[in-house]
Formats: sequence, C-alpha cells, structure tokens
Amino acid sequence: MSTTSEKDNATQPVITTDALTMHFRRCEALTDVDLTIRPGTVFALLGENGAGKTTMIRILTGFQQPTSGSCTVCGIDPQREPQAVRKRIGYVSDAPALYDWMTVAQIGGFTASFYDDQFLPVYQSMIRRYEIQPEQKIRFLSKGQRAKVALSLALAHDPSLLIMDEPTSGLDPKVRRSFLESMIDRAATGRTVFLSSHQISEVERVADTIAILHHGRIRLMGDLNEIRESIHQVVIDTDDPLRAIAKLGEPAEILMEETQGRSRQLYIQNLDNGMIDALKSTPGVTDVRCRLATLEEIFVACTTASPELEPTA
Ligand SMILES: Nc1ncnc2c1ncn2[C@@H]1O[C@H](COP(=O)(O)OP(=O)(O)OP(=O)(O)O)[C@@H](O)[C@H]1O
Repeated sequence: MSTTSEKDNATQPVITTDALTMHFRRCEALTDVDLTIRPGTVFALLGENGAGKTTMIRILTGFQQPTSGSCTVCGIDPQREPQAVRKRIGYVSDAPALYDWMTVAQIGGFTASFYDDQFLPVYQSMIRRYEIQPEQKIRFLSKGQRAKVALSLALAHDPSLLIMDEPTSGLDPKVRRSFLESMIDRAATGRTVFLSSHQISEVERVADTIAILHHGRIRLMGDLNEIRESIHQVVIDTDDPLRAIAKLGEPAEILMEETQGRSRQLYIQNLDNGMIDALKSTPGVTDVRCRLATLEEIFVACTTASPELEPTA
C-alpha cells in the first residue's frame, strides 16, 4: 500500500516556474515564464532558434541563476541546491560534455560512482543495445554514438525526471523512433520527461503536454490534444481587400492573421459555430472555410507575430 507521502509525490508538480525571467545584457531570453508540469507527463518545450529553451533548461538544472522569479524541480530549488537536483534527475544537454580521453566503459564506471549498484549493469546493457564498443575512446565516437552514450548515462539510474535539450539530434531514424517510444513508456510508469525541440513531427508522436516559447515568452501551453482541437485555420474571402470583418468576441483569440489580396487567413483559438455564422453573414464576405490547424501551423502562428497582433510595450 502506498504511503501518504508517496501519494503526495505522485500528484505534486515535478517542475514549477513562477514568473521566471532571464535577461542577459543584450537579450531578454525568458520573461515571466509560469509552468507547472505534473508527474507521468511527456512535456515538450517548443520554440524556434534562440527562443530561450536552453536557457530554461540551464536554470532548471541549476547551471544558470535567473534574473528574477523562481522554480522548483522535484520539489527542490535548483538555485539553492543544484547538486541535489542533478542527482535526482537525468539530464542530456544539447552538447553533451563527455570526458574525451575516457573509453565508453570507463565513463560508465566513473559516473556509476555517483549512483547505486544498479547504474552500471543498466548502462552496460544500454551500450550493448546501441551496439557501441565499450573499449572505444569517447573522442573517436561519431556524433550519434556520443548522443547514445549521453542518453545511457542520463537514463541508467532510472531518474523520475529526465530533462533533455534537443535529445534526438544526431540519432538515426531507427534509434530515434525507439528512443521516442521509450519516452512514452517512461511516462506510462509515472516518470516525467521534459524535452526541448523544434521537431514538430517528433513532438506530436510523444508529447502529451506542450508549451510554445516565442522570444522568451510562453505563447501557448496545455494538453496537446486539447490544443489541437481548439485552434482553427479560417480563410475568409471578401469582395474587397479593404473590407472590414466582424470582430470576434470572447473567448476567441486570433493567434495570427495574414492577408493575401481578397483572402484573409486567420489562426483562431476557441472559435465557435456562432462566430463562423457571424463571419459568413458579414457584408462583402463571399466565402468562409474553416478546419482544424495542424501542430506545425499552430507553431508557425505562435512564432510569427502579425504586426497588428504584436503586444504593445
Ligand atoms: N550567456 C549568455 N549571454 C548572453 N546571451 C545569451 C546567453 N545565453 C543565451 N543567450 C541568448 O539568449 C537567447 C536564448 O538562447 P537559448 O540558447 O536559450 O535559445 P534556444 O531556444 O535554446 O535556441 P536553439 O534552438 O537555437 O538552441 C538567445 O538570443 C541567446 O543569444
């Protein structure tokens, strides 16, 4: 029977951030990021290059002090107790720093000294499965082989939280597929996976919760299926490019708007049938077509600011 504290652990958020902000001298890498990630989730942080994903991961793993705001990882503050956080989690950085002069076997033995007895046999079996020679020097491994060693080191202590920055870059399609499937299996057993990516198709396959980061701000966050079912692409044809279109009321939110001649394309969250009818009956509107947006379109809509929708400072 599980104890009260085990039950608490199973429901307590694994990661929380509260108004997390990181401003470098010339760049606002993160601004007011609020996140809550529950156990048993595969969470994907999506964002284009420079959106702030690595900065976020560096703060969560205690390698970077935020400018303001706070966060917890497995209930621990990574700014106060970075070592305690790193011992609890598995972490794969976007450029794994491995000791080049060691062999694959030696780096496993070295890392095993920080964990319990289970680490080494699990590491060795993963290395075998990846068909990497244990006696090979790290310096002579290919990029993909290095990624596999880094993954094996991060996973061998069976962490309850795995944090990965672009985990599949460098992996071949076969390994990529089995790796992604293993992430789903981890979540099914109550463990949590946090990954950053700009590979939309991969995220669609594995993630159940996503956040889209744009210029350091969360543009959209939530259950992936709910997000996909709540955002529509609407194309409105008019008889005149300057024709005004009926304003959509609450709770609809326009994520992106583009005009091409007499055709206007909008990505709208929380659209309802009444709004479509209102658009259709707007004078001068000749046709309205509406369908659910793909995740790729949602990503583009959230990371391409329409000038008229840019928040004013
Ligand atoms: N130490 C630093 N000093 C100054 N600026 C930094 C520093 N680290 C990151 N930045 C800036 O912060 C922004 C976010 O960088 P970050 O590496 O977090 O992006 P990312 O989303 O991981 O991008 P990518 O997908 O290209 O890896 C970028 O504009 C980057 O130049």
